[in-house]
Parts: sequence; C-alpha cells; structure tokens
Amino acid sequence: MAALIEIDRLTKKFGDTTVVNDVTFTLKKGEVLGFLGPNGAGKSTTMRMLAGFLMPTSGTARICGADVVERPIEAKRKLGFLPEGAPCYPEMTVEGFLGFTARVRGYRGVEAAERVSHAMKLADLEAVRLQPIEILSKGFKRRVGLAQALLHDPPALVLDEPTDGLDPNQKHEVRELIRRLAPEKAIIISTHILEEVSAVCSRAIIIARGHLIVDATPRELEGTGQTLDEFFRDLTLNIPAFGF
Ligand SMILES: Nc1ncnc2c1ncn2[C@@H]1O[C@H](COP(=O)(O)OP(=O)(O)OP(=O)(O)O)[C@@H](O)[C@H]1O
Repeated sequence: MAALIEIDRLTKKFGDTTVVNDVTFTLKKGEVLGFLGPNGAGKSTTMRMLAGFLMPTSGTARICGADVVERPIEAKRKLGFLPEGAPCYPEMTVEGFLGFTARVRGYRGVEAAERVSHAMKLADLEAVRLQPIEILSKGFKRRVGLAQALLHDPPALVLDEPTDGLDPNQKHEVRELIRRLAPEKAIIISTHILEEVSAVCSRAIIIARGHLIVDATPRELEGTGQTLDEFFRDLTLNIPAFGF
C-alpha cells in the first residue's frame, strides 16, 4: 500500500540552529502516529513543513505523492492541518469561518453548506455555530480548528495537539473521532499527553533536539517494562547519550 505521508531527510534550520535534523518516516492509510518530544524538540516545525507553512531547508515531504514544495496545491488538497493555537479571524462566527474555509477549498452552494454542517457535526459545534470565535472557550476554539481540518475529508491529517485545552469529556470525544476516522486516513497527532498514545495511536515517534530517536508501536514501548512516562523521561533527559 502506498504511503500517504512521506518525509525524507527533512531538515529545517533557523539561522545556525538546526531544529529538525534529517527526519525520515512514512505513514500509511490506517496508521495513527503519536508525534512526541519535549518542548522545543521540533514537532510543530516538522508539522508546519508538512502543511506547506514553512519551507524545508533540505529534504522532502510528500502528501499522497505530491511534494509539498513542488506541488503545494495538490498536497494541500489532500491534507487537513490543525495548527497550534486558535483559528485566525476571531471576529467570524463558527459557521461563517467554516463557510469561508469551504469557499477557499473550492466548494460552492449546497455542497459548501453540506460540508460546513458535516464538519460542525463531527466536531460537535452546532450549539455555538452563530457565536464569534473570539468569545469561545479554548476547547471550542480547538474544535473549530479541527472542523476546518476535516471539512474537505482529506486522506492525510496532521493535528498539532488536538486535545489541548479540552476538558476530559471533550478529550474523550476527540479521541473517539480520531479512532473513527483512522481506518480511512493517515493521521499524525503531536501531543504531550502520553496516555493519548496508548489510547489512539498505532505507532509513536519520539523526537528530541530535532532528531528522530524512537519509532515504535505502543505495545513495543510497553514492552520496555517502563511506563511510557518513565521511558519518555529517561530518553529525553539523556539526549547527550545519543551524541547530539
Ligand atoms: N520561526 C522561528 N524562528 C526561529 N526559531 C524558531 C522558529 N520557530 C520555531 N523555532 C525554534 O525551533 C525549535 C523547535 O520548535 P517547535 O515549535 O518545532 O518545537 P515543538 O517540539 O513543537 O515544541 P512544543 O512542544 O513546545 O510545542 C524551538 O527552539 C523554537 O524556539
């Protein structure tokens, strides 16, 4: 089966500092990848390059075969991206913002309206559809971001901390949604919540100082005899042992 997300030797430098260093991995349909690492490890930078928001310094990233630099529009059509933080245009209502997203994605008329209502349903936003985004709680803002990422039903999803700011019930709902979507998509979620990896991920990658240091299944990680928390702490607090 062809990979839906392919990253090959991806590297990003800001000035003299290399924040993503020669990262390579692929993801197939049905895989949910937990993208882990301490603060500043390079997770968001990697995701932003995948989404075409940042140019790589070197290496390549492809979404459904489309290179994000050489064929950016094709790549973006196949990708849903939830960036860190809240959606822009805070003065727009939820429905207005999603309608705008639908038009940008090329939908018109009935199809656009159907896409918007389906995305609101998936992210459980119907109750706040007429409220301006700026007055919503952090959890609802995240869900508006999630709705715009799902609106065009993309085969690849890149979600930067999708459950950040959600209460336990909302976290549960979003994890259920990811599980439901998983069989038909390749999904990357970055998270600081290690229990999320066991809850929804079929695979986990840990990066530290821009380097990929672990690529394993949650079961393999459990097989270390440590809790995921302990394993993560040992690994990321002993980065000099890796020589970087
Ligand atoms: N535009 C930029 N210019 C300069 N440095 C940047 C820029 N964006 C990110 N960085 C730096 O790159 C490093 C990696 O940041 P990144 O946000 O990718 O980490 P992260 O793993 O997502 O961290 P967190 O878990 O805190 O979100 C950090 O040291 C950050 O300060």
